[in-house]
Parts: sequence; structure tokens; C-alpha cells
Amino acid sequence: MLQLSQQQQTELQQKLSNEGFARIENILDDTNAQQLHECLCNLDYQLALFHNGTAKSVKDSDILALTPQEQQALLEDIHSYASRGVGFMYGRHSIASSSPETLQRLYSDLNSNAIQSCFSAISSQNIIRTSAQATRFIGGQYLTRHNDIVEAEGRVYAYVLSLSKSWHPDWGGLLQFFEPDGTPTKSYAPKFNSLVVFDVSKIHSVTYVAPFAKAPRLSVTGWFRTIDI
Ligand SMILES: O=C(O)CCC(=O)C(=O)O
Ligand SMILES: [Fe+2]
Repeated sequence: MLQLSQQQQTELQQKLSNEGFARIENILDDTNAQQLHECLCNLDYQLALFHNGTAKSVKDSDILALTPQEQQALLEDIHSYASRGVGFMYGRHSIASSSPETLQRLYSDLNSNAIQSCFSAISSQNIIRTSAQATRFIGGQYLTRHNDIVEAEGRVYAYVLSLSKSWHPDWGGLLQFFEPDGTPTKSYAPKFNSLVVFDVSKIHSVTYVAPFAKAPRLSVTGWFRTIDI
């Protein structure tokens, strides 16, 4: 399903070493991209959020079990962190053996020798593990500025395989990069069947998705890693 040509590998390596981020368009063949899109549209997601000072994953049923007042208080707490540039709220599905077959096939390809050798060559590091999760951002959701460095996992590059169709430029949901002082630099709007790869040290965010966005922002994201834990 997923493979990079020698030319794509060379371009990626050049852009990553010059700028720290790069995008390849039409990364999958059309049938696989369509299948993945369908799969992400119909997937079960948990809500990833930052509440009471900690990251949590909660089920829809946990939220529905709260009274309207409790739901309001929860949202206010999440937003009070966000207002200070902390936290996130989005749908997350960790890929596991119970995930749909299409997602498992992608997961195998991301962990294949071909892909790991390719990213080992690009990074001059020994990539032995690729983590992957499906994500869904709907109106009102976001991921504030952060970097993706987790030394215990040996993360080298992050990737975002975008599977949203016909994303409107006014819907937000940009993968936005920043200078350390918060000045925005490069941004990528969701683009169907494109793969953004970036250095985990780059500060980035997913900007707020407009409440009027007519479709979810769907992706498979993760990290190429040197440590298998
Ligand atoms: O979805 C994206 O564009 C980026 C996601 C991200 O930054 C993360 O999961 O750490
Ligand atoms: Fe990130």
C-alpha cells in the first residue's frame, strides 16, 4: 500500500535536512487512499483531551453519562488550559489487532523493512519501529503548540498522512509550524492523500477547526523511532 520511489526519498531527504519538514503528494494509489478514507470515516475514536492537568482518553459514553452542567464544567476546564496554550481535544484511535484490516495493512507497511530502511537512510539513524494512530478533528477541536520529542521512544520524524477530502481553506485545522517565540512559519492545510514528514524538534500545532467545518479532519499520524517499546 505504501512505498516511496527513489526520487521521493531523495526529495524528502533534501527538504528535511534543509527545512525540517516536507510533503509528498499522492503518496498512496487512489484505491488505497479511498479505502483508508472510508475506514477513517467509520472508525471508533476516543476523545483525547487535557483536563485537570493530565492527558486523558475518554469514550463518548463517558461524556454522555455527565449531566449538561458537568459537561459544561469539563469544557471550561479544557478551554482554560487551551487559553494558556496547553492541551488538546481531538478523536484518537490507536491502531491495534482489533482495528479494521485496511488500517492494519497500513500499519504493517509503515513497519516494513522497505519503509524503515528508507527512513533510516534519510535520517542516518536506525529506524526500527513506526507508531501509528488515526485521528479525527471536528469543529471546535485543536492541538496546541508542542514538539514531538520523546527520548524514551527514540522518535526521529513525525508523519501525518492526510485523508480529508476537499478541505476548505477557511476551516482551520492547519498543521502549523512556529519559531520558538511563537511566530508562525510554514503551514500545511489538510490535503487528501498527502504525507507530511517533519523533524520531531519542530514546534507545531493543529490550529482550531472552525465550528462550521463541514467535514472532519482525518489523518493517520505517528513517529519513526529508534527504540521499540
Ligand atoms: O495531525 C497533525 O497534523 C499533527 C498531529 C501532532 O502534532 C501530534 O499528534 O503530535
Ligand atoms: Fe505533534
